[in-house]
Amino acid sequence: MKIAIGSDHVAVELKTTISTYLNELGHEVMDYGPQTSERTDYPKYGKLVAEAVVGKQADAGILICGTGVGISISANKVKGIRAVVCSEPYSAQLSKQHNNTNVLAFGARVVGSELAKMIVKSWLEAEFEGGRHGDRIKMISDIEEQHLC
Ligand SMILES: O=C(CO)[C@H](O)[C@H](O)[C@H](O)COP(=O)(O)O
Repeated sequence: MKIAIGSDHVAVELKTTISTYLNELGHEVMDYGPQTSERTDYPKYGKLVAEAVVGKQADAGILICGTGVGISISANKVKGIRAVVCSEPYSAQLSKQHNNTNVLAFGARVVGSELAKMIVKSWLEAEFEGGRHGDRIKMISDIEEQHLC
């Protein structure tokens, strides 16, 4: 898969670790930055990765900040993004199976590198189950359409 990855300055080291891990799993990684730990703003990178996913430059996105919360909120503001924040593999798996998430977020201040790898692996290996879950995804899209400013 082609995976777009981004972070803020707090999570640059973990982004590098996860990028290496993704390559080891055989995925192509597009790093949208930042490349240094100089203070920056997570909304920029949440937007870049989200746009890469909806624009089909990437098949999926991974976003990391201190908690995963701000950067995932930012990504979810892009139409068509279903970003999840999680700190353990089960929610990551179910978010794909039931919610067809296309962006995975987590926090560098919350999970260590080995747990982060488990979360990533669970998410990437899971498949969307469709059916009634697809009906609910459509309901979410309808809400999005109704509230576009
Ligand atoms: O977790 C985050 C957003 O949800 C950010 O990584 C933190 O807010 C982080 O603390 C922001 O960086 P700063 O050095 O505190 O400005």
